[in-house]
Amino acid sequence: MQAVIAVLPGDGIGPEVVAEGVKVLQAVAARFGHTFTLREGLIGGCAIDATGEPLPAETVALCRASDAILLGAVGGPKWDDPQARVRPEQGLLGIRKALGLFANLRPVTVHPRLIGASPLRPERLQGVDLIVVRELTGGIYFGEKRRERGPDGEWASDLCLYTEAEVVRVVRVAGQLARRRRGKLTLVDKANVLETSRLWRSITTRLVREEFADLEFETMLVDACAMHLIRRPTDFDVIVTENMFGDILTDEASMLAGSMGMLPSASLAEGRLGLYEPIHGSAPDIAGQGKANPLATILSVAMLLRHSLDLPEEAACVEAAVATVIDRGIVTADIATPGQVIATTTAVGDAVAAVIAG
Ligand SMILES: NC(=O)C1=CN([C@@H]2O[C@H](COP(=O)(O)OP(=O)(O)OC[C@H]3O[C@@H](n4cnc5c(N)ncnc54)[C@H](O)[C@@H]3O)[C@@H](O)[C@H]2O)C=CC1
Ligand SMILES: CC(C)CC(=O)C(=O)O
Ligand SMILES: [Mg+2]
Repeated sequence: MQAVIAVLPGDGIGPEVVAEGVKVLQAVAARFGHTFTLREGLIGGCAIDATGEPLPAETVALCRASDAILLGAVGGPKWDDPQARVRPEQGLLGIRKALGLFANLRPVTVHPRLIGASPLRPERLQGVDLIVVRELTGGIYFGEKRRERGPDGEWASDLCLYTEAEVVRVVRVAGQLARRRRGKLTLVDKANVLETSRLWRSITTRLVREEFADLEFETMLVDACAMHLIRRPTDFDVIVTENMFGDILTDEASMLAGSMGMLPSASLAEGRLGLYEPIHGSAPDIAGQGKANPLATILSVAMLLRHSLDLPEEAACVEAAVATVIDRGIVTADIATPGQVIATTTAVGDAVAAVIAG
């Protein structure tokens, strides 16, 4: 097949891990006889430096003209000035909004060999296989922001707003996913305190009754969920939640898999176009040192192949190659056990590409 893929490396370790994702795409193209045309664009801090804007219009146009988008990460201390008019993160939020990428799928599985590297008890990690469906274009990250000075000094506010339509469409995605998996859906909210959460709960409960009565359905408060993710992670199948809760819970859940460098994601709209990125940020503390784990990005490539390009065999081939490379002990420091030889970012990507090549 022929496909155009927009590549947005971004900042920090973004370019390092995306280079390995691209390597894997090229290995897949060579093995299966596809033509992937890769077109690079600017987003985040590097885009601010080059154009003054975190999301140049050309980047949006490039993404719209592509079949899928592969993204690294944005941000870093260079652009952290609180007084700045533009911030790298606006580029990421902007592309999600511009393309209507409302459903962010973040799967969490644990490779057996990494169980030993985890500080968590092995019996709790055996068989973890859950997916968080995070609402991605609404809520507090997108609400009106205010910062003013009043008689008692400065004050600030971030509006958290959700409409019924926004909740319904993402819960439908989660419900359909649960039906194809183990049939369990968990709504995570803070309905004891937040009005937006009470809206989520009433809409989701009604929708499940009307359209997903075959599913096992439960609701859970977000603070309790943070605890249960560690205590009994195998009890979860599909979790659906609002933007900020999903953001925070998936950083926590990444530690079930061993590292932030292990969790991929797919950000989906109504059609086939999707944006694929690791859940982690630009990791300035390890940028430029060859230490970044590229597997979250490579597994995001697998999601790209499956969801946007409809290439399930190729996706499975990438996932199997990742498992093989972990089995062979070719891993970066974040998932290595004490005494294990540490591989560089490039060495891990090379190893995955070599397994795909056969
Ligand atoms: N999607 C995105 O582009 C995101 C961007 N950010 C931005 O990234 C910058 C850094 O934020 P942090 O809070 O430090 O979060 P981070 O996710 O970049 O890093 C958190 C910790 O995880 C480690 N880590 C992350 N990815 C890794 C990988 N692939 N391999 C090995 N270790 C990895 C880092 O070294 C760090 O110790 C900030 O500017 C933030 O705004 C944060 C989260 C998401
Ligand atoms: C700009 C932030 C919302 C990025 C982030 O932390 C994420 O999407 O996981
Ligand atoms: Mg995050």
